[in-house]
Amino acid sequence: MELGLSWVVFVGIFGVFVALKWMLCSVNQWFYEIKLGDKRLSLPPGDLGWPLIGNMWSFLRAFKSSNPDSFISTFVTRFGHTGMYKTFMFGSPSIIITVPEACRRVLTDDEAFKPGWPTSTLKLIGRKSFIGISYDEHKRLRRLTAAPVNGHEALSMYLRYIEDNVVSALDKWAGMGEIEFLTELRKLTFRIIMYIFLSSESEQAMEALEREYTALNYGVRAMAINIPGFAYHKALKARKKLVATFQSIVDERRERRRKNPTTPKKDMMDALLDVEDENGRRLNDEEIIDVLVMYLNAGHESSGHITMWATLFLEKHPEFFQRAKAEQEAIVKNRPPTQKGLALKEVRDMEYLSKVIDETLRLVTFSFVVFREAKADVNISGYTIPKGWKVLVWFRSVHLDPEIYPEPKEFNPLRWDGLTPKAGTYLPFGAGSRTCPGNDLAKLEIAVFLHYFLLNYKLERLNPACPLMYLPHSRPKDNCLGRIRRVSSS
Ligand code: HEM
Repeated sequence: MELGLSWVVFVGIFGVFVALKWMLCSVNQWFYEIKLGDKRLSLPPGDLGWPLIGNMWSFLRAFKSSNPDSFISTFVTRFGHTGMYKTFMFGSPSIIITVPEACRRVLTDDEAFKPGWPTSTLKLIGRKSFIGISYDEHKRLRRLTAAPVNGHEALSMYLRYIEDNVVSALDKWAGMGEIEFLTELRKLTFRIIMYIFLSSESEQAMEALEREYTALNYGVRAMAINIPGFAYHKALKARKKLVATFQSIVDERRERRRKNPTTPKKDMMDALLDVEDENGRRLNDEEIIDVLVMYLNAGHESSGHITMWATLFLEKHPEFFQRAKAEQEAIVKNRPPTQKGLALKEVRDMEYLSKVIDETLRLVTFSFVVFREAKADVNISGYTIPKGWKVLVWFRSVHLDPEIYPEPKEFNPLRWDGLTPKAGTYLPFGAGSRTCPGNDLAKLEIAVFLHYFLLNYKLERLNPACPLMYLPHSRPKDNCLGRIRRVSSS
């Protein structure tokens, strides 16, 4: 009798629990979908998750596990291979897009979509950075800043600086014993971007700034919880310090230019101070600082990580390592004896190495997602993306789709033999008006590094089986602890 009663109580409690869960999981749906009227019927399939946090918990759980792709697989398993899923993430109702044609459409249709980064990210990167300003302002500032980092003339100018720094960094690391390879690479790429923007080389100032950027990045994909101890809180503090440092640099530069108006202009900071719009308006300090915060961040984290991954993949596959090394040896052998160092043309002719870099960019997909917002209701493949909803363009799924790239998790530079990717299937640098303006600079940095590394060095990792982390970006948990060993004196 007593047993029967406790069974009824158990079933009752279970029933209440299931009903409560169903109600809670429907709150977001009621709140965000009811107001769409009939349009809600053409939303892509999906699930808006729990109130307030939506699907953030499953996202973070997947990306903090050893299988980040389980996040998207869950949608595919539950709702089919539709390539578009409704969700609720980073505080907004959103549509995740995982197929090439739809990704391309979102990235290239500026009439229908604008940047849609979460407010928490905007607070970290700056409301006057490229992700916060108007369409016209973005166009103007992009025109001003893209050519000086990416054009042929610019790259020829930076090549020697990059090369000198790569050579001396490798030489220094070989004498340092154990190093965190990734941390050192980030310092190297940071030094390069600081030089381009601020002509600054003070070692101490750079190390301090780079540390702040590390904290800033941890906050970008974390939950926006501004409480001491949480990544987002630390990131906000880091931003404050970065802004204060850049403010003093701007003040000092303005002062120097006031005292010596005829000093030749040399770096991006000078260009930003000089630029005027059609009404003669110049950028104010906040605008300059936010552009700096954004560029210096985007301009070193990504190149540092991809350089590390390319090195690791080559070390893991001796046959690819040997082939890449042979190409570099041939370049040195065929060069006129009077030539000192690399020429830009030699870098452009590194056919095999460029496949290694393309494959690394695909397999790692440093920016696994980018954010847009629908400016009006948009129809893609029969599904509605409602006005005001965010669009999460999930590059990682495109690059790891076995239909597009067979055995997608294998590192295989040979897959690029004769392959010209179809539109939307290869997006390491994005597409459309917001394509990465530093793509050629990044590839140049990576190629120059690999040239010298392959010719003269090996990496011996301390924990080759070290587990990976996927947030904010894919990397070994130990930041690739190891030794750089010199293998020849050429
Ligand atoms: C391997 C290295 C790199 C990767 C994988 C990468 C990836 C990307 C991607 C995917 C975007 C598009 C974001 C979007 O569509 O919303 C982007 C934008 C951007 N990248 Fe890169 N990037 C790299 C290197 C660099 C470098 C070296 C710089 C600086 C010179 C840079 C500066 C920027 C800036 C400023 C934007 C924003 C562009 C805009 O909104 O108009 N990136 N990057």
